[in-house]
Amino acid sequence: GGLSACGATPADQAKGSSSGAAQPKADGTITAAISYELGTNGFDPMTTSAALCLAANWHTMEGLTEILPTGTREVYPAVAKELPKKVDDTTYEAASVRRCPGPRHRRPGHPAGPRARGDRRWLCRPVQPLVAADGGHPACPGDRRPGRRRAAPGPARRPGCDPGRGPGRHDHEPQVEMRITMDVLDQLKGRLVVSCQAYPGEPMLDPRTMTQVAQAAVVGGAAAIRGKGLEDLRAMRAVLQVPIIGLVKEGATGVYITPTLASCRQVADQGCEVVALDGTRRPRPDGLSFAETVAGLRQSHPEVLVMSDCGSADDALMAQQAGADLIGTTLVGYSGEREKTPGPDWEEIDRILAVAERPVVVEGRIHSPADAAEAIRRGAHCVVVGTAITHPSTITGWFAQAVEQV
Ligand SMILES: CC(=O)N[C@H](C=O)[C@@H](O)[C@H](O)[C@H](O)COP(=O)(O)O
Repeated sequence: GGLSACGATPADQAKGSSSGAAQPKADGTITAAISYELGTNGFDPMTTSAALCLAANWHTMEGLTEILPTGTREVYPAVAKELPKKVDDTTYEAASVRRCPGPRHRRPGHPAGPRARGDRRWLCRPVQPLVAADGGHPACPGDRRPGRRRAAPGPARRPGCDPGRGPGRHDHEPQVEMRITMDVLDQLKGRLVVSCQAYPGEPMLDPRTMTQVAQAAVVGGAAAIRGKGLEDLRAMRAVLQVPIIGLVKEGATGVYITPTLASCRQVADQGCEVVALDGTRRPRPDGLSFAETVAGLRQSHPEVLVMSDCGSADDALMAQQAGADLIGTTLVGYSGEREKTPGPDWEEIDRILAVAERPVVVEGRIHSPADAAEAIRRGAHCVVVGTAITHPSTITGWFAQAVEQV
């Protein structure tokens, strides 16, 4: 299962619930925090045997570290890969079982060539110290929230602590921060990805609009967004915390999804975690093969994952041989090898699932929640839905036609 942290997601908030799990950020980072109220019901340095303090100390963050219950009572990494490292007085960094092994995102001795099944590419970015990054600061015992009775005389305000910094912030400021890394493939596993694209001449073709659509999809539970066009990707990257599968379209026939090495690099430059490109066996406009394109992208952007948009099982075999990280069924029915079925082409999707040694992204004409669930049931790593969620003109057409046929 994926990593998560306690707390309400925007979707939970919309539902009026507060028991959800926080989504990881695009870089796979979850910030978890322990905070407590000042005052009679909360933390008192004189009573560190209080249940809250013990829970915080013993189970640092939901079992990342634990203490041997008997004997030496040593602290040991439980879920964590190793004991948390101290970053500063209020921040500790912990890694989950899978961890980015180094700045080149490769394990030592990791071969650069095609990878075997299960051979994982690591994707993580340097983690920002969150307390410092947002200008926040650790709890100041002298603070109080507006409208609340001040706690009994306690320690004085820390020097430099500004009392006017946002209502309710100070006495719930995190005391300890943990940062947990997780790779993008894990974030996508068993989840929905929403494709947010508008096409030339359409009213919604606007980076701001598409970004808002993407944000709405994330609120609804999308684990990642698939976006098209450099401007859209830039706008989305600026606000989205979830991974982005990026592409450009050059034309609308033949090889048009991120068709050249140059366009792959441009997409990667926008900060997308995944670059989606045509993964068919057709000749490409820049004369490079799919394998050469992947190799070129690896050289310039070793940190991005490659999603091959395939049209058939034969494409999938070629793409994984060439080192694609993800196999997409995106172009089934569009590349000339298969008829375009009204819904998903389960026959070819099953063939792709059977031959694929890499995670398969089922995408293309998934028009209902039942279809999306079926894709996962059949073995998809994740499922991408575009039109049925983000293309109002088409959806309206479905309804209008149904109504008018009565
Ligand atoms: C064939 C092609 O160019 N597919 C594109 C790929 O990015 C998009 O136009 C699709 O909307 C996307 O694949 C999602 O599929 P659907 O909209 O059917 O859910």
